[in-house]
Amino acid sequence: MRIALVAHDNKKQEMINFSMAYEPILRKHELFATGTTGQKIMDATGLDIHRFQSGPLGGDQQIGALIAQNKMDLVLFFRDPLTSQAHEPDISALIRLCDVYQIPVATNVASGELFIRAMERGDFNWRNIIKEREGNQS
Ligand SMILES: O=C(CO)COP(=O)(O)O
Repeated sequence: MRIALVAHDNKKQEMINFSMAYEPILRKHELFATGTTGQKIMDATGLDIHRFQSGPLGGDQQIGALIAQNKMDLVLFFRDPLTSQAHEPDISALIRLCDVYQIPVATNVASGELFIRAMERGDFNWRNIIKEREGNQS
C-alpha cells in the first residue's frame, strides 16, 4: 500500500511516536510525506520515505495529485485543529480529494491507529482490486 504521512507542527511529535510504534508495519509499505514531517520521521526511525515539498510550499497538493491519479491508498494527516494554517485551502483540498476518490484519511492519532491496524489485518485489500481494475482499463 502507498501511505501518506502528514502532521502539522503541534502534531509532529505524535506522528513521530506513532511512526516509531508502528514502524514494523509501516516498513512493509511505500511511504510518502510532506517535507518536514518526512524528515522528522526518518530522523527518528529507520523508515525510508519519499518526501514532497513542505506542506505550506505545496506538499499537500503533491499528495493530492497522487490521490487524483489513484496512486495513494491511505492518508494519515494529523491536523492541528487549534492553529490556523496559511495554506488552509491546500489542506481542505487534500481532504476533499480523499472524499472524491474514497481514500481512507485519518486526521488524528486515534483514528490513525485504527486504520493502521485495519490495514495490517487486510481490511484495505479492496484497494488492490480497484487498482487492478483501473490498470486493466488503461
Ligand atoms: O503543513 C503541513 C500539512 O498541511 C505539513 O507540512 P510539513 O510536513 O512540511 O511541516
